Amino acid sequence: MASTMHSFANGAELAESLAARVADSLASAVSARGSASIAVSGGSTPKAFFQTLSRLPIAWEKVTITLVDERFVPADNPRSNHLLVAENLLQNEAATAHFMPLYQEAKTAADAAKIATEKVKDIGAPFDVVILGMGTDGHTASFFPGGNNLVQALDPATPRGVITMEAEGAGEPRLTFTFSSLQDARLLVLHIEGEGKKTVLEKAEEPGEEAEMPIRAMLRRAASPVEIYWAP
Ligand SMILES: O=C1O[C@H](COP(=O)(O)O)[C@@H](O)[C@H](O)[C@H]1O
Repeated sequence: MASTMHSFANGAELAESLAARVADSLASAVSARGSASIAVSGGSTPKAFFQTLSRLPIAWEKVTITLVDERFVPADNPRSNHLLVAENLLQNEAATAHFMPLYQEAKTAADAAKIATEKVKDIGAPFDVVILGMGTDGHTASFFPGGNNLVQALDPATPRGVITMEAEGAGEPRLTFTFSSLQDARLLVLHIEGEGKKTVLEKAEEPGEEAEMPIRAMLRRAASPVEIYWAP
């Protein structure tokens, strides 16, 4: 499916525009179906977007927020994506939203993935909104180059749900929604910032193996068009 590039002068303008679009999608979902679902990314990029979105007045009590991926660490760990969302998105107007964590207290990441899959089964089929990020290695969600479960994660036949991922560039073991869970979101966004990531995106748009740059799976095979939001 084709992608569309939305470029902005700076991160603040991007955050305003993306937050308005996402709030509109969530509000439409609530009007149409009585509830809305959104899966967001972690990392360093989405902070300003989260803060802006958190201030927009929609029926947040009818919105479920989850993560596209998470480290296998509890929510008080500074590297937790849950912590980032709690501090920046589950605030202000959005404080009444429901949050569905991927991390679960379990002996292993594999056990946590099973529990998370069961808990998220009633949301996101499809998600109303998915916000992807991208690392400079071309990973998105926790689809890491060289990841031990990458083939399974990207296989469109792998069912919706959460699986584990371990990879050299990933640090802790990860929990990630599968490709099939994310690719058909009613609004599918790739949010990236910086000249470096634009160069990575341009490379990802060239021919090459998906396994080298897993973002290619989304750019090439997602059922929904990828709306790319970029600022320098
Ligand atoms: O590991 C992760 O990194 C990517 C990109 O993060 P950024 O710091 O370069 O913005 C992120 O999309 C993903 O959710 C996160 O777990």
